[in-house]
Amino acid sequence: MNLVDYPDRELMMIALADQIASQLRRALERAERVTLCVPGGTTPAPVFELLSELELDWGRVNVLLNDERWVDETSPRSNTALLRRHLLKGRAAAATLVPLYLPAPRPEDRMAEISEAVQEVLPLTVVLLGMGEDMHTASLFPGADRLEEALANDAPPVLAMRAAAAGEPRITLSAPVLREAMHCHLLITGAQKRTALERAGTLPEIEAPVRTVLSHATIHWAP
Ligand SMILES: O=C(O)[C@H](O)[C@@H](O)[C@H](O)[C@H](O)COP(=O)(O)O
Repeated sequence: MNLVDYPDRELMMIALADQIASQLRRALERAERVTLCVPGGTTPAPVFELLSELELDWGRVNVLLNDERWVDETSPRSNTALLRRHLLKGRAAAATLVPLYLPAPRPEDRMAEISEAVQEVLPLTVVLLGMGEDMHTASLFPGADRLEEALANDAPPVLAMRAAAAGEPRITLSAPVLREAMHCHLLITGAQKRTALERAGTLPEIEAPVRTVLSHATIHWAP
């Protein structure tokens, strides 16, 4: 595992935002557009805040989530709303959001449109991922209804996903899309997630889905 330990969270967030920005800048020297893919959840807001102020040709950057809860933006559970609050502002307001949620009762109702839009911005240039203590990443939850399909090499890029631990239905990028990113970062904090990460290294992907990116990712950890 390529694991970087930081003495504290603040330092980690600064180092990570700098790395992501320089990877995007380098990719923009060779490509007209690049894609940054980011998690929701409670951990990444400080990285988003820092990134939103960094110098970058944001007008050529597509931004999409790793996964979204099937709720509209007025919900406190909306990852899209989190992105709008913390990332898509300041300099980064010029970036283009590729939505993973469109109004409809179920993710399946809008899957064709969402998948088509996601396909257009692949491969991911930089993916930042989070991890739950149950070793899920994106919405690849242990025990989720379509986990096996989402982990397969021939998985569709985007899938609807339901799991007891997930709350509402989810929509998620699949494992091959995450693994094929040019640069992959996994951001984790605290002792419990560190223990879960170490455990994930010993388990099959179906029990510890985060394992699917462990050999590709730079893992950033702070207490
Ligand atoms: O929508 C989500 O919940 C995320 O994209 C998810 O995969 C997240 O990264 C982990 O659950 C960690 O979440 P925390 O940072 O809140 O622990």
